Amino acid sequence: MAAPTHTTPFASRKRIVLLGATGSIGESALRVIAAYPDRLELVGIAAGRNWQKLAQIAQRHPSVRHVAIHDEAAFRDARASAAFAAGTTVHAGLGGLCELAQIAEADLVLVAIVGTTALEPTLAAIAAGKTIALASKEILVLAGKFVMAAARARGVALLPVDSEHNALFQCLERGNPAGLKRIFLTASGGAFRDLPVEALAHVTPADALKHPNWAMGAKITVDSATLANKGLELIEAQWLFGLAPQQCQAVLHPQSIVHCLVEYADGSLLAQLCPPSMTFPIQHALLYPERAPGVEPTLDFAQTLSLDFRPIDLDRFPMLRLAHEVMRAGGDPCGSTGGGSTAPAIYNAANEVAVAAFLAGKLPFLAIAEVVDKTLQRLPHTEPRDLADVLATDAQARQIATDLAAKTAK
Ligand SMILES: NC(=O)C1=CN([C@@H]2O[C@H](COP(=O)(O)OP(=O)(O)OC[C@H]3O[C@@H](n4cnc5c(N)ncnc54)[C@H](OP(=O)(O)O)[C@@H]3O)[C@@H](O)[C@H]2O)C=CC1
Ligand SMILES: CC(=O)[C@@H](O)[C@H](O)COP(=O)(O)O
Ligand SMILES: [Mn+2]
Repeated sequence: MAAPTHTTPFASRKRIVLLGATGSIGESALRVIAAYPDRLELVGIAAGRNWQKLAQIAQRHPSVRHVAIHDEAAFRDARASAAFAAGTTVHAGLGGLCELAQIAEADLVLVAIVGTTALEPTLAAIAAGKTIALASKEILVLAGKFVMAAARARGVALLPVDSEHNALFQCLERGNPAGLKRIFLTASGGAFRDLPVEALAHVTPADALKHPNWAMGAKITVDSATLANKGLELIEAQWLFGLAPQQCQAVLHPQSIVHCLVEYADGSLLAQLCPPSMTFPIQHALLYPERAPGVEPTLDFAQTLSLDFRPIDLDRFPMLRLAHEVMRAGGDPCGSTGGGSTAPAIYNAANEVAVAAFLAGKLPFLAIAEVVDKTLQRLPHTEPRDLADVLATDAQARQIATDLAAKTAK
């Protein structure tokens, strides 16, 4: 079925750069952009290496005048292929991603590259005064202190795209921050939430990639199965909303229809609900502050709808327990009792290495948390003074985790 297009007149068109255009978030974003041709215009796209898919996207969106390809070999192949129309600038490497993030023709940069590669391009976009729509949570886990400071200093809006954080943004928008008690992020529980714990020793990458509710990239789908995704998201929430560690909680919600709960001091809870599709939060962020009909069916209350909530067993999900420890290591970085810690950077880097090894069939599922735990123990947790500090920690953690993963290899 052809996607609906909406032609309600809006004040002006937002010009968008999409980093990670070939991925799962990229695809959902393209559906939203295609539905609002009078409101949203795609002017730049980037990916790691899939230049063929970038070329297809550029053909469908003739407004794309800038393309960036991170991988140098893929860039050369793309140039040799003449796949992009004359007049399209093709940028290469990390520098090329940064150039794209700063093009004068753009108003908003949607950051949807998996991992932390987009840290520098995001900072470049902020420096150029672009509005940021952020899906790449790993960036805030690595360097939240510096990204948030840069956005504040430049007066740039950082709009959350991650479904739970976009939900929080909506629930907190009109709330009184002084009356906020705590927030809950909902977790589906991932592929193994109902599997007997003993069976976790034998699960395969193919098993882990069967997410019960969401169609997403491989790395985040494995993170959902370990609940590292929720751990990363608690840290992401801390930075985005200036919360203390004890204010950031997670609750298991198998349906993935409620995306967050915000508890106020008087015991009232606000929730945000929508079907489990990223088109909803992406559209909210791209059209913000305006609202318009979604591109997918909404919840149907003519049908029975059941919503369940359960506490999370931290013994089953050690990556979530580690995330809470990592958050506590940094005190209250947004308040008065601490300046943050390098522990989240270690957690994130070791997780990326371990998940890649698991996906490559070289590490058992249960060893992901073991590698992260040991890497956290091997490095000091100090207050990062500057970006160079967290980047050095990131590099050290990756090296240690790589060695540990090789020793634990199947
Ligand atoms: N998918 C989802 O529903 C959600 C995702 N997120 C977050 O959004 C981000 C993207 O996730 P998702 O779309 O699932 O991931 P995918 O794996 O589906 O897509 C990853 C994207 O990143 C690009 N990429 C990978 N490596 C590089 C690199 N070195 N340089 C430049 N681009 C690169 C890929 O390009 P190529 O195709 O060439 O490899 C692709 O466009 C993650 O941080 C994730 O945590 C957050 C909430 C929900
Ligand atoms: C869609 C989205 O935002 C993902 O981050 C989602 O949260 C993954 O699902 P679970 O982590 O709840 O399994
Ligand atoms: Mn999420």
